[in-house]
Amino acid sequence: MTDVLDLQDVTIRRGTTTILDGLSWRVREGERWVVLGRNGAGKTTVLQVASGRMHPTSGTADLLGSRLGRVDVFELRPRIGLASAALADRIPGGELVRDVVLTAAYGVTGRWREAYEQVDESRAADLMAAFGVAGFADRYFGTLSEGERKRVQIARALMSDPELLLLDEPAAGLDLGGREELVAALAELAGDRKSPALVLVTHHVEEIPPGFTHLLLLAGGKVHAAGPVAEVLTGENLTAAFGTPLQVERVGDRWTARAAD
Ligand SMILES: Nc1ncnc2c1ncn2[C@@H]1O[C@H](COP(=O)(O)OP(=O)(O)OP(=O)(O)O)[C@@H](O)[C@H]1O
Repeated sequence: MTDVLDLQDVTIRRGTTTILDGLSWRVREGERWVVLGRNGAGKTTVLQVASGRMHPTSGTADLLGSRLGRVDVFELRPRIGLASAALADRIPGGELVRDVVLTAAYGVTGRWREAYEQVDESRAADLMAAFGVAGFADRYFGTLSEGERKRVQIARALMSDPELLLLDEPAAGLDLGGREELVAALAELAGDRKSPALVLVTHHVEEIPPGFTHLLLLAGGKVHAAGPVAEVLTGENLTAAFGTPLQVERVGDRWTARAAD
């Protein structure tokens, strides 16, 4: 298996603050990673590096076999899908849902004069169907509920057929039904061998979809633990990484965590 992502000793500093501190992490083809850590642990920053949007202050970041700093990031970015609240804010509310998904093939938002190929139209339709938003194709993005918008964003992030898909807290703000629908859609994506390598940032172990294989646990900009989910997701590791006594339990193919007794 080849490396999709290889971060070696990555440090990111802003002024006197060290945001990532000598972080090393490898993601291989076919792997499905969850990234967990308390507020400020560095999760979003890791995704910024992994998507080619932030360069390490020191250390190396190889994305899809190309070293950040030596490659044209504008060629790299379409090969890496990213869905995050910050990107969602840039999607105009007055854009039709079908165009929100379709325009990702061209790396833009806002349909203007692009000539869309039939193949793109049908890929967008397939992705909207897979994420249960086909019925909203002719609605304005701004009229969708939070959960519907999240699913449209994931369809958009997959539109360019990326080799790596990064999802930053896709379940944030969803109600229980919306969360469960999203977890099911992500489990299906994880189980499909044609899917890209996946990285999912979340705050809640309950949101880990079945089929996710690995866990990166961050604390203070460092890797606290990384490896297969069942090995890393322990009460001991969570307690140390979150700085509060926690216990974790596996329930079927899902997880749950709470304060330790
Ligand atoms: N430009 C900056 N200058 C100084 N500190 C920064 C800067 N950008 C981010 N940070 C700090 O770096 C730390 C990591 O931020 P990051 O957003 O990666 O954390 P996170 O794990 O995603 O947090 P959360 O769970 O709250 O979303 C935070 O403490 C944040 O305040």
